Amino acid sequence: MIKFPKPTVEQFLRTYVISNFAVSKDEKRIVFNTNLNGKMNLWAMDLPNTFPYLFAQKDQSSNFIKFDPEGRYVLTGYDNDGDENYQIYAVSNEGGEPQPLITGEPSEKYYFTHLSEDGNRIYYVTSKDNPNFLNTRVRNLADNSDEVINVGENGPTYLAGVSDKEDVFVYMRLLANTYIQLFVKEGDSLVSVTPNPEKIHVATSPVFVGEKDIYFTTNYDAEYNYVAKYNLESKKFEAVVNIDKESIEGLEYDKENNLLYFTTEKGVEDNLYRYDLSSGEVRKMETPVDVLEKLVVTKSGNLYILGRGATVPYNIYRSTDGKSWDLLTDNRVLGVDKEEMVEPDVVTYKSFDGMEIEALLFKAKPENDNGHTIFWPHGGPQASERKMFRAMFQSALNRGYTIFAPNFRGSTGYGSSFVKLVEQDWGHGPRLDCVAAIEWLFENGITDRDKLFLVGGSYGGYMALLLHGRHPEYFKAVVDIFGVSNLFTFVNSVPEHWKPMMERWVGDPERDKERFEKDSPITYLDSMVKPMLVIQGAKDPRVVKEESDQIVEKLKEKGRDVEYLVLDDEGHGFSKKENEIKVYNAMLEFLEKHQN
Ligand SMILES: CC(=O)N[C@@H](C)C(=O)N[C@@H](C)C(=O)O
Repeated sequence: MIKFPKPTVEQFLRTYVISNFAVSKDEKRIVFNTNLNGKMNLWAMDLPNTFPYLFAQKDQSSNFIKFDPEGRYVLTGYDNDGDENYQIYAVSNEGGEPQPLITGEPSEKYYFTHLSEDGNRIYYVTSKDNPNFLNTRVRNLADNSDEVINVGENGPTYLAGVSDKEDVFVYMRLLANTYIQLFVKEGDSLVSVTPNPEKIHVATSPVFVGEKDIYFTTNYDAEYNYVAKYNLESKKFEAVVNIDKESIEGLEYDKENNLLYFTTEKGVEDNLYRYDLSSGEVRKMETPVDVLEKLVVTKSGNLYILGRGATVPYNIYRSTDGKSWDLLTDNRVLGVDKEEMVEPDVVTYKSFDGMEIEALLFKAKPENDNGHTIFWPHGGPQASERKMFRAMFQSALNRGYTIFAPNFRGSTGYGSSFVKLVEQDWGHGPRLDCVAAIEWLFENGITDRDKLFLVGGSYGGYMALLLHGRHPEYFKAVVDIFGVSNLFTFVNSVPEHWKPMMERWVGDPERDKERFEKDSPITYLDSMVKPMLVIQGAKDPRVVKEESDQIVEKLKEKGRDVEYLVLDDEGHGFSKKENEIKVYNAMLEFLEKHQN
């Protein structure tokens, strides 16, 4: 018999990411953004079921894809090696070299928001002339004229919806992740679609239904987002439909059949529903994966989703009957069956104050188990760890590590009060939720006290540094991936349009000086005695390199065992395959070195 060796780490890491997709009007082509050839590029497939082909090469991440309804071009947006300064490009309908269309200085952002029905006017939001609050402009492709239609005020303001006749505009003002106002622009004034914009709530995803109604999702006076509507004539707000303990996240309208489709976030999973606007019937629909990243409903009523599961990488699926799904892309782990990978158990534990915390426990298979656990606090922090494929997780599991990922207070998917608990408390409650999780792992015999590693990215990297500084006794070694090390420097170095939300999110460095000191990992250098690997993208605009530089420098001065890996052409993530492989190989090597 021929014997094949155990899968290598590369096999897991060779799966590709699909970050976005669009469907042409005739549904004969999908274009998607993927690192199929190692770097992020636009690829296309002619449906049904053809081999993917390269559609536009720029080797950069794209933040949107939009087909011209007249079939003349495809619009997209690129940044530069992860700097998140996206600018707008056009690609010929046949594919080819992306041409700069709406661009400016390298430090400026140009976010596409809407294309007119005739494909001649592009609405976009830009940091140019208003870096904190953003302006909305429209470019007319017929005569190349370009004008400002809204000047953002009092908070970063995004165009969120345009009526078919382009005479009604909906704007979203993002004051925090938990405070998003939604306004209709009438004349020069913004009129709130919810009864009181001063009350803390979120309102997003507006869709125009008929001439007079705007449907949207909100948690106004509620814990979970529901669907509401605003009538442009009566100016009345009305709650329409809610799903118990699920947060409605995105709305898509099927005009032909008068149906609203929406996805919901429920803890570690998503669901898909269909709401019949004529009969009021709500139907839960089967989906092929647990986490839904994007939903598209076409004019013909077909559904397309981009999604992933814990053991299923990113794929695009289509349903023509609302019941069964065809797999359009066939992204799989090279030579590894779903059964050879690990589905997580969903567990709950009680935290220090009695609060129930949900977590994902990925148990290494007995034949692989190396006896060690990786503790993974997720990023965001107003996000959550979900049943979603992570090549890094499955390769570490295959190497024998168990992984534990708690959705500590501040995580999304458990109601708005829970999400708010991390605001102005980055380092106390969520940290103690992590400590309670670690004790729970020991008490339940899942992990031995001397076999725990700590790995986290972004806010998770911050939490890894803070746990290392305050509770070093728990860990054998620590990996920090672009984590915040100092709250004072962090709040001043984030992108300009984030600055208006920093006070609510993190706090005020002068008013909250004592708390910032207490919650900044850099305060605890003396007790950061365990070996550490720090990984950072040089172009990261969210957690800038200075956050990693300062902690690495100070620990090195103290003679600590710190390895520092900087990726010159990456931002807040690893979009290039070779970089991703380098990073996760370095991480697994580091963990292996410190097992004994
Ligand atoms: C404004 C905001 O919530 N941004 C998050 C998506 C984000 O990027 N947070 C960083 C710090 C992270 O943890 O990923």
